[in-house]
This record gives sequence, C-alpha cells and structure tokens, in this order.
Amino acid sequence: MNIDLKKYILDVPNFPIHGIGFKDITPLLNNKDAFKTAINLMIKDFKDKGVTKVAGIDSRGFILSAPAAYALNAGFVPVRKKGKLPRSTYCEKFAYEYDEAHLEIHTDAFSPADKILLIDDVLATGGTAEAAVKLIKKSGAELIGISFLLEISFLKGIDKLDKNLIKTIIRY
Ligand SMILES: O=P(O)(O)OC[C@H]1O[C@H](OP(=O)(O)OP(=O)(O)O)[C@H](O)[C@@H]1O
Ligand SMILES: Nc1ncnc2[nH]cnc12
Repeated sequence: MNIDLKKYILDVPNFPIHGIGFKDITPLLNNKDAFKTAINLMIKDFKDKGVTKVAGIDSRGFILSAPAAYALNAGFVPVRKKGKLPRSTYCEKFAYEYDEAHLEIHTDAFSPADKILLIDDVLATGGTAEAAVKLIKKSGAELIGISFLLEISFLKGIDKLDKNLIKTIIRY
C-alpha cells in the first residue's frame, strides 16, 4: 500500500512548552492503513535478523513496539520511566528535548543471547534513545537495530547513536 504517512502527522506549536514544535502521531494511529503501513515499514529491515526481543520506550514507543514484537514473533520488553517496574532494575538518567527523566528495565529482561530491536516513535535530541541503548548494553544483550517512526533532523539525535543501527521512516 502506497501511503503518504506525513499526511497523518500534525505539527502542534508550543506543546508541551513554549518553543517546541510537537509532532502529533495520533492521526496516524487513528487510521488503520497508516498504522499498519508504519509498523510494516519499521520492521521491514529486521525480519531476517533473528530478533528475539523488541524493546519499546515508555509510553508512545509502546504503541508501535508491541505490534512490532508480535509481527516479528519476538518477546516484548518495556523500557519504562522510573518507578513503574516492580522488581530489580537498571536505571539511566537522561535529558531530552523538553524535560529530563530516568528510564529503567528489569535486570532480568534480557539475556546475553538476546538480539534486540529497540523501537520508539520520535528521535529528537536522542537523549531518550541513548539512555535506552545504555540499559540494553548493561544487560549484555546484542542490540541489532533501532527503529523510529520519525526523526526531527535538526536536533541531531543521530549523533548520540550508532548510525549503522538506525532505521527511520519519516524525516523532518
Ligand atoms: O530524542 P529525545 O529528545 O530524547 O525525545 C524523544 C522522546 O520524547 C518523547 O517521549 P516523552 O518523554 O515525551 O514521553 P511519551 O512517549 O510518554 O509521550 C518521544 O516519545 C521519545 O521517547
Ligand atoms: N518535537 C517533538 N514532538 C513529539 N515528540 C517529541 N519528543 C521529543 N521531541 C518531540
């Protein structure tokens, strides 16, 4: 199906704070063809890579990563904001476009034999994805790819990540 996915992403000025141009992906999620196309494109390059688990970033990342895990016949690992996971965790502090936060994973979420695909909706400054990559590395698992729905290029988030691992569907 040939769909212009950009049509389904809205620019909202000054949200959540003054000066930020927010990319609203809810119209894309709202449209069954756009949603399905986005997931299919995000996983396309990773279908034959032996992905054992998909890691999704809290919270918009969950919406894309859970169906991706299902489609890849892989397990799912939530990379959560601090204080949401009930057992022993690894934790990373980070700053991003309009806030700072901590991300956590359960220490037993991955084994060294795992091949991980990390998924999030937006790559902006890259602070969030960089923290998630550090957590995956702490677990000893192999990160084989990072897939984003969209990238806000002028914020240069890609400079914080391994370019060889990254796949992005839509660029601004
Ligand atoms: O590249 P960065 O500058 O790090 O920004 C990208 C992150 O910002 C957004 O998450 P947000 O914390 O707003 O949370 P949400 O997914 O719960 O809306 C987005 O979903 C990414 O995870
Ligand atoms: N400009 C933006 N729009 C939507 N999500 C974001 N996450 C970080 N920056 C963002």
